[in-house]
Amino acid sequence: DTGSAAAIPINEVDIAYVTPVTIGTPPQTLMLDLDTGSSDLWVFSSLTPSNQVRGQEIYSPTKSSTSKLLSGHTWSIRYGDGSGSRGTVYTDNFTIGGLEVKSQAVQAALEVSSSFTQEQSLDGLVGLGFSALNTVRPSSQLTFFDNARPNLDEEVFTADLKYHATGSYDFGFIDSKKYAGNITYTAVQQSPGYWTHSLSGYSVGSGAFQASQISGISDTGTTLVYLPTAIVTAYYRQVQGAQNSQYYGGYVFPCSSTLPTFTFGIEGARFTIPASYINYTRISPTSTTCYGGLQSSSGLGINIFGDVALKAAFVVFSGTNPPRIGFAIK
Ligand SMILES: O=C(NC1CCCCC1)N[C@H]1[C@H](O)[C@@H](N2CCCCC2)[C@@H]2OC[C@H]1O2
Repeated sequence: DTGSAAAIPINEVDIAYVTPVTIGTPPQTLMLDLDTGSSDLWVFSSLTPSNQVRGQEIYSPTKSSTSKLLSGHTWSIRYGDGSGSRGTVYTDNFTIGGLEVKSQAVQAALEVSSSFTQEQSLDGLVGLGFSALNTVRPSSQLTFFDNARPNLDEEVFTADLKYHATGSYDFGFIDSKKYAGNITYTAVQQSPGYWTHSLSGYSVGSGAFQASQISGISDTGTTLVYLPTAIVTAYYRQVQGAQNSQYYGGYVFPCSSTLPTFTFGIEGARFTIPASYINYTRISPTSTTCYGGLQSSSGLGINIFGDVALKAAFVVFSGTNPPRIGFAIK
């Protein structure tokens, strides 16, 4: 089997991407954020208090003839940005881009944090991290990818995220029309459950490539790129008027500044993030101060290769044994 579905930016700065999925019988369509940085599949539901729902589509298990309560099971998750949700669990038929998993664990929210309530175009998440991270108790549940894997033509899914445009997620095949040249693969350390791998180094603008093993996670659910302070300061040293603002919680600069590109290495291959991707957003609609798409990871305890980096490449998440991750130019 294979599947292919759109990855649609939810706002004009690509803060997150959503993908249409169907749940239950008859199918209920929700727009979910496919997140390789977590492993819970949760949705706004008929059980979510109405004062926490603001325009989201909801999953109503009672309206699905194929839903089953996973009795006695609960879940609760906290993300790195402080957002979170919790609830109960059903199993139901779940489809992404024509690929169906029967009896997928669908975690129905009983409570969501305010940042989810405020994102009216995001109806929940599909965790595509390793199932070891799943928070359902007393028995943890498998991700959509782990459930689909035995039926996939190839044990892979790919992410083709785009800058200010709709991209795609494919399951079970690698579409050679979506990239150029070769795919460069590198080893994944799947413990504790993220797609953890290393960069082989970086360069700023036309500067020399700095070879250095930088371990981090490729996370489609994180908007920006978070790297060690030494690398980030080297980058913003090239930006007129840039400063690390306590007030805004990161590097800001005059929107009119010229930014350099940022190149990262995967083994021997090189991927360049255009300056426009790093000129992420104005700090407020009328401000002339802009917030960077490259920020420091100090304080996170982990480096994160988020959407700003991933949208510069075609990325293959390979569930083979051992798992690996591949990057190609597009
Ligand atoms: O918390 C992180 N990443 C952290 C960012 C700070 C540095 C550490 C990692 N990712 C979350 C993201 O923010 C959420 N958000 C929802 C609203 C639209 C924007 C996305 C979404 O839900 C879970 C996941 O994706």
